[in-house]
Amino acid sequence: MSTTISGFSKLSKSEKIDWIVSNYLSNSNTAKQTITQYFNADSKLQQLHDEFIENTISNYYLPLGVAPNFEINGKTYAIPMAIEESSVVAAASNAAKFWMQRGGFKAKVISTTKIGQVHFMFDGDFETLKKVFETVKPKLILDTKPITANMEKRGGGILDIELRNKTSDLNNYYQLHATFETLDAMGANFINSCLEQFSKTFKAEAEKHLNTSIEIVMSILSNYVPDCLVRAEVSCNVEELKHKGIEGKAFAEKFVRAVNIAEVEPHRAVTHNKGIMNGIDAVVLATGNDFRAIEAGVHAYAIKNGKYTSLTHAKIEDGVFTFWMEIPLALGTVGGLTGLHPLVKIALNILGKPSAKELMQIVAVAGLAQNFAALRSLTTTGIQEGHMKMHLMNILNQFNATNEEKEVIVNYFKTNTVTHSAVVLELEKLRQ
Ligand SMILES: CC(C)(COP(=O)([O-])OP(=O)([O-])OC[C@H]1O[C@@H](n2cnc3c(N)ncnc32)[C@H](O)[C@@H]1OP(=O)([O-])[O-])[C@@H](O)C(=O)NCCC(=O)NCCSC(=O)C[C@@](C)(O)CC(=O)[O-]
Ligand SMILES: NC(=O)C1=CN([C@@H]2O[C@H](COP(=O)(O)OP(=O)(O)OC[C@H]3O[C@@H](n4cnc5c(N)ncnc54)[C@H](O)[C@@H]3O)[C@@H](O)[C@H]2O)C=CC1
Repeated sequence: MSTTISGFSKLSKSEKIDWIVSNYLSNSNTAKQTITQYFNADSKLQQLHDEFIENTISNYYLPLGVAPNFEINGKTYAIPMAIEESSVVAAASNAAKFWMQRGGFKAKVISTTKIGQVHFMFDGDFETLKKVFETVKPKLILDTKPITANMEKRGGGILDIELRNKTSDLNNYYQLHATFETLDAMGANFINSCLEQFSKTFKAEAEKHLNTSIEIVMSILSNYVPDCLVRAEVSCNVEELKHKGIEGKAFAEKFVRAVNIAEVEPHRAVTHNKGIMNGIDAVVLATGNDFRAIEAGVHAYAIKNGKYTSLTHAKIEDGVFTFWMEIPLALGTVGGLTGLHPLVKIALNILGKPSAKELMQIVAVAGLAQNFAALRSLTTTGIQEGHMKMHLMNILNQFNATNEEKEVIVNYFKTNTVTHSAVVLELEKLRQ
């Protein structure tokens, strides 16, 4: 049997499955059954999912949960979250409920500018290139009109194009650095189409004026969007933070110290920010957005001053505790998968069909809430108590516990600490 193949993409779905099962899964019938049992009974719906990507062999389920009670700018939301990790939805719900009783979350979109670049090489005089760029710039805009016309009608489009001299970083390297307003679309395809037109027009026109060649290396949007920024915040008097017997002032002071540590210590900051992304990614996925784009942009923002740091900040001033975050989020509520995936449409409907700006605020709040819940656990009970309580069901399922066994063991761990070994021990005792 060969484990390489030419023309795999041309095989039918069932041929692809057969090939994978026989070459990589020991021709196991059980493996084939597992792959096929995830097919949807509705063949049209299955075909829709098959066609989202290439070489599809099955569907990969993630649970879609909902975190209710989010009060954001005075409006109540139930936030849909698609995620595999236990305790994330519980933590978001917990923080939402906590802040609902303390004035809710405030969120504000600061800016919505997206970026794209044409990267090119030119071996010649910069001042001459600059003059040529200024001459050619109106034609760059004009030639993209067929692409931008509809976006302009909606109030968006190209904001500006700059020529950037990057030769101090790399010999002969220049950029057309363009900014865009893409409204309710994330904008990747729109921006890339504009950039590819810029590169064609620029190469042709510049070479005509310069009498020498320029090499277009590539044209692509940037996922670093520091001017597509949203702020989320909570605040209350420190006394109001009193919760489950823990005194407000002491809690607030320890919480601020935990944030300060993440601000100065990159090892902690990465985990701290991972906790924020627990909330952000889950909503980004549920709403059909590109979580790789969001992850890349957010982490780049976390190191914008040269040292990786916390995305959230906290302070106590005049007896008022404030916890906030500003992050870049290029999100869409049209385009991509948003209008195609039936569960994404449901998720957006649950959120009341938000605009991209409203979604930016919701997603930022989900991240802030998640970080609040994690830090509250970390600085009070420790993370394992709550997390393992939620993870208990996964351990039980790993050992194929029956419903009766689950009931007994869940009951036992209401008053005992959950660890993997303690659960296994209780299960063994029960099965003796
Ligand atoms: C786990 C909790 C919420 C328990 O918290 P608790 O205080 O034991 O919860 P409770 O039983 O008192 O219930 C209060 C509310 O919490 C929510 N809640 C409570 N249980 C559930 C549940 N089963 N399903 C859904 N929602 C739940 C729910 O809103 C509930 O209200 P109710 O619905 O009853 O009106 C808390 O301990 C917590 O927030 N822990 C943090 C968990 C967390 O951050 N998990 C992420 C995974 S760990 C990680 O990846 C990130 C990390 C930690 O490394 C980041 C970092 O280091 O910064
Ligand atoms: N580096 C990256 O992040 C890359 C991402 N992508 C993918 O591109 C997709 C997103 O691209 P888009 O251009 O956003 O999607 P898209 O190509 O589906 O276009 C969305 C279109 O919707 C139309 N539209 C209708 N109503 C609108 C409104 N109110 N506001 C704005 N536009 C409106 C516009 O014509 C817009 O161009 C995602 O699937 C992403 O994964 C693609 C290439 C690179």
